[in-house]
Amino acid sequence: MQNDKAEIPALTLDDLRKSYLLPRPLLRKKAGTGPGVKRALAGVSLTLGPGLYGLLGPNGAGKSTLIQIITGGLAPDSGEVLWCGHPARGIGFRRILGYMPQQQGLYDSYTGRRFLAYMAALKEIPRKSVSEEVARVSQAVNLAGELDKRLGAYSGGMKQRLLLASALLGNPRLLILDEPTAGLDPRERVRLRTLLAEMSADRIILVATHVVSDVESVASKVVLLRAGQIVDVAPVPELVERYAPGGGLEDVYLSVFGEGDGR
Ligand SMILES: Nc1ncnc2c1ncn2[C@@H]1O[C@H](COP(=O)(O)OP(=O)(O)OP(=O)(O)O)[C@@H](O)[C@H]1O
Repeated sequence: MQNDKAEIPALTLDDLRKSYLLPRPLLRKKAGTGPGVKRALAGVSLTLGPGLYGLLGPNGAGKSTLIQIITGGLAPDSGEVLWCGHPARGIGFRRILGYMPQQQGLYDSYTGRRFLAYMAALKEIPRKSVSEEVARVSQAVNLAGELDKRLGAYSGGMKQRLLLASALLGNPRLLILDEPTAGLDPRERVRLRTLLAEMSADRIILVATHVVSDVESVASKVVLLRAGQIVDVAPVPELVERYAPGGGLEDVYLSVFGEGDGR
């Protein structure tokens, strides 16, 4: 796989399936169907080009499972993830990928600067570029003045911004963010939305969220996921026209998912 910045980003999900075995062996029957098996993804196929995509779905819809499979933390039972037509694996893909997980334990004794330098080393960013890169990403998330504080003294919102800065290291072509605005105040949310919209011109950004307003005004398209299957993928105005004429994305969400969860 090449890390060729001139190559047009393309992420393909080809019929991804994943079931979890529940810890009750006697109840297990046929894979994916028995009462001891939880089917989390039931054949997800999708191709994305440059742009910002919202991944919306209620609790249990399969968003985290899908993200973990794309980012390589979990293997699918079947199906494949492709980057520009090649299997999305190995160091080549790690350089292309920036991932901000939902939760992450941070070392309280580290400073923000040390944490970012450590993450830069894990991403194999050349040592001579690290301090410039740390300055660039911390500036982008408005954390440049806080880098020498210890993480134990960071607020929840600052930790969230630090994780985002870490995902931006190396200027990745594919950025995957799981609930990125959790803990951010309204001003920081708007700032993050603007930043993501600016960055989406030449890369793929996938934002999994419950917060409809995070993606409503900035997403090129929204992916609606329910019970491990894609219900629809379309720009917000099209979804509104189909599911909630005269309304907004929140009305689409309620119309498609109702009040229940996604299981
Ligand atoms: N390790 C696991 N073992 C068993 N079942 C699991 C496991 N992880 C997820 N599941 C189940 O798989 C389904 C999809 O879960 P997943 O976490 O991917 O959904 P989600 O859309 O991310 O939900 P949320 O919005 O609550 O984070 C759910 O029914 C969940 O209970």
